[in-house]
Amino acid sequence: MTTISAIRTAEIEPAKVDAIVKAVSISKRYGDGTEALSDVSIEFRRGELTTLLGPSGCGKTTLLKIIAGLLPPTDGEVRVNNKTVYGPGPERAFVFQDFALMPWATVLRNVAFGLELRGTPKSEREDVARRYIKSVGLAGSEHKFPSELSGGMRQRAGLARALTVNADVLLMDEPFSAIDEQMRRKLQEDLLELLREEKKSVIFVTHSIEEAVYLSDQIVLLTRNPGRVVKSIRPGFDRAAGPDAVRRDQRYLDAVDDIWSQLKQYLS
Ligand SMILES: Nc1ncnc2c1ncn2[C@@H]1O[C@H](COP(=O)(O)OP(=O)(O)OP(=O)(O)O)[C@@H](O)[C@H]1O
Repeated sequence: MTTISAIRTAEIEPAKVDAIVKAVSISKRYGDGTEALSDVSIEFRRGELTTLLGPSGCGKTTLLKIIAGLLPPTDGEVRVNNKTVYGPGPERAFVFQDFALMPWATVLRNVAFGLELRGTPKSEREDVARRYIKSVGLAGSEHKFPSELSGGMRQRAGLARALTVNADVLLMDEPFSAIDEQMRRKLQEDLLELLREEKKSVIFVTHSIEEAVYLSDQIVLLTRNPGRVVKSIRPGFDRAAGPDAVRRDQRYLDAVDDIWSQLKQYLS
């Protein structure tokens, strides 16, 4: 027979967290002595969007590059699916702030590039690329060059390229920072829909508190000199009500206020 105390214990026992990426006691000191990160530990859950948020210089990009395997930590380690990271890997894809599209290649070639690097045959990689070009709303632009695209379209191409390699983890460094507000909101909706469909795990960097609260399952607040974790927040509201209702939801507004009051003390 189940006793009340047994039920209580079961209720308060923390659910087992399925972390796809773990940053374990990461410190990073650059060659000039700058201490960018100090003892940073974060668990990034599978299928969730986690945002790194904090003032300029708190080490957000440094941490993203360490998770990507583009930069070694000075101390600590990153584990992806419980395996220590020693460099870039197929389960992680980086979406750069400046889109990093090759200016001399068409949208189709750019989007298919990750698969080209892996040696996937041309017709196969172009089929996959066309599918993702369509899913990010760029159908018809396959043969355009990056210079012929708007900022929002370039960002969509960058996202399509990251999706094409079928990585489980998308690392996105301020992907929507150079885009006007209307396009930013559209891309946020597109990203949430893609996450629902493709079941990706996303590690996202932004300067926008509103964007972080709107998009995230988890928000990790960092401070600088050296970069450290201040707090981790899970806003936990239901997005099913739609974007306008969410932005009026008291829990959304409270989370924005809470984060702002935490961060402003580190801005002076
Ligand atoms: N290659 C480098 N060599 C030396 N110091 C560096 C290097 N890259 C970054 N830093 C320093 O490390 C710290 C963290 O930088 P990082 O770019 O990771 O911060 P950030 O939070 O992403 O900043 P921002 O929000 O402005 O993009 C800063 O003090 C920065 O000047």
